[in-house]
This record gives sequence, structure tokens and C-alpha cells, in this order.
Amino acid sequence: MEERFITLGEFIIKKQEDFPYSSGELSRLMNSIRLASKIVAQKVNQAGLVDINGAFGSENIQGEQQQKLDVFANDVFIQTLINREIVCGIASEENDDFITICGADGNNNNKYVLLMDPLDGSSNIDVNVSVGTIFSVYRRISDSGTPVTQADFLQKGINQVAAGYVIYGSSTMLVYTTGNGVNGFTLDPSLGTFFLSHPDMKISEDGAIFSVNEGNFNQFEQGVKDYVAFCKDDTSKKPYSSRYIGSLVADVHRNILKGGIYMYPGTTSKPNGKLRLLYECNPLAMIIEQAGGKATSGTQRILEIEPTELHQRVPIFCGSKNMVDKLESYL
Ligand SMILES: O=P(O)(O)OC[C@H]1O[C@](O)(COP(=O)(O)O)[C@@H](O)[C@@H]1O
Ligand SMILES: [Mg+2]
Ligand SMILES: [Mg+2]
Repeated sequence: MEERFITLGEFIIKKQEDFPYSSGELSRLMNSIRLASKIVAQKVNQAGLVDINGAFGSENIQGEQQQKLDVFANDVFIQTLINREIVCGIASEENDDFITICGADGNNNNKYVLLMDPLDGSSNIDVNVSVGTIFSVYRRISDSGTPVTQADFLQKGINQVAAGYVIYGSSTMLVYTTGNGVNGFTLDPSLGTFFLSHPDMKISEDGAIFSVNEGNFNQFEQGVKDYVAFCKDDTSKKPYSSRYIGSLVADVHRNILKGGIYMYPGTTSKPNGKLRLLYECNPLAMIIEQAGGKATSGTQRILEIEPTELHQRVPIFCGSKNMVDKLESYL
């Protein structure tokens, strides 16, 4: 019989076999994410049609306009996880505070919490450019059966049990890690099935792409300005390409596949930059490190930052290891 690609569902079962004494909760959690991302992908593909285009008419806690798809994706992921009774708490970019999930008896014995950016790059929805979902999974530190606390969510990135993203682009891909390499799955929309298309993803040590919003250039610290100038001047290999989509997931995904550095530095008006530590930077930093790359705030490894707030922002420089090392030499 002709060999075919392994599906995400089969892959999750296979991974489960590696941990014969585990409860299977993480596998069920990944299956919930798999389902929710297919529902969101289907909706994203309808963007442009009246009922899902445009602003929802409210702001989130970050003071950003919520788009209809932000709200839709948030609801889908939360509802899927609640329906399947698979996590004890959820924190989302779109919710001011974390959500406690209880069973009918008011308790919850599940051991994982999930943090997410349900729709990343939402300013790109209405212009038909790739968007994504980012997720991060931790084992709770509070006692099983009790309601979750803020401390369950404010854990360092090195404690992540799993992390990943979904990119809704020219195709939909789900990329994730459980700390043992990175694998990418592409959705076949006709079957509604994710197939393993990018096994054991690695980011090259060197690259020739730099990604940064140069509109903020005048507000960058001198070291960042100097590094950007270096990228433009360095002709030792060939001129670097500047690529910036404005969807973090898409910018990082491209740089993982092609080699490059992504930067969202602090600026004079926003010293901590724009991106959120817990549900944007940490999960992508785990993916990048697992793929052989590097992620830093400029002063600290992203995964070792002690979080203090749910929606905390942090500068980030991540991607091909040698490029991040070079950037650091300028800071
Ligand atoms: O427009 P800017 O300042 O370059 O910011 C772009 C960044 O903001 C974000 O859109 C923030 O994500 P959200 O859409 O989830 O708020 C990132 O995806 C993107 O990389
Ligand atoms: Mg985002
Ligand atoms: Mg978002």
C-alpha cells in the first residue's frame, strides 16, 4: 500500500505512547486545539464576507480595537476547552483576567492551564493577509481540585509543557512542541485533516532576513539602530532582505523556515515594546529554541523572565542563533 502522511491525530496518539504512565490529558488538550483551530480556519477563510469582517465595536484590556474574528476565535477556543473539560484555567489576550473552569461539582482536577493569543495579527484580517493563533500550556502549581490562581499563569516560559501556533495563511498549519523538537502539520481543507508536512523543524544558524517595524526606527535604542544598519550594509554573503508582515506568527514562521531574525524592540514611547510575554513571546520562544534558535529580550533569555502581570509586554529579538548573537553584540 502506498505510504501516506501521518495525521496530527495519529501523531498525538504516537506521542502518548512515549509516556505510558501519563494520564493522556495533554493529548486530549492538543486534540481540542486541533478542533478549535479548524473551526477558526474555516471562519478566517470567509473573511471579507460581511458578517465577520471589521471591528467588533469594543476594546480589549490593552486598549486595542477588537475585531469580530478576535472575538470569534476567542470564544471558539474557550468553548472547545470548556466543553471537553480539559483545562482548569485559561488566560487570553482578549480577557482582562484569567478564567477559572470548574466541573459541575465546582472543582476541577485537570492539571493544565492554557494561555493564548486567539487571533494574532488581527489588523491584517480585513486585508487578506496571514493571521494566527498562539498557545502556551503549563502544569498548574496550585493544588488539584482548588480554583486556579494567578500564580498558575505567571510562570516562567521554561516551565511550559507545550507551546505552538496555528498560521492561517495560503494554507493552515499547526506547529507545536512538547519540548522534544518541533513538528508542523498542514490542514487538507477537503478532508478537514492536519497531516505532518514539516517533521522536526529546524531554523538555520544563519539567515539573511531581518524583520522589524522600521516605522519605529527613530525611537529604537542606538544598539538596535546600529544592528539594522549592519543588516543593510553587510554584503559579506549578500544583502539581507527586510521582511515584515505585521503578523507575529507569520513573521516568525517565515523566519523559522528561511532563517532570519524577528525584532520588536522597546521604543522611547513604549519601552517594553508591544508584544506580550505570556501568550506571544514565551510560546514562540519555546518553539524557536526547540528548533535550534534563540530568543532574548536584549538583556535576558525570554524563557527565563519572571512574569509579574498577565498582559505584560516585553521587547523581543528571536530567530537564527548567529543573527541574535550578532544583534546582542550591538546592545
Ligand atoms: O503594527 P506593529 O506595531 O508593527 O505591530 C505588529 C504586531 O502586533 C501584533 O499584531 C499584535 O498581535 P494582536 O493582533 O494579537 O494584537 C503582532 O501580531 C504583530 O507582530
Ligand atoms: Mg498577537
Ligand atoms: Mg490577538
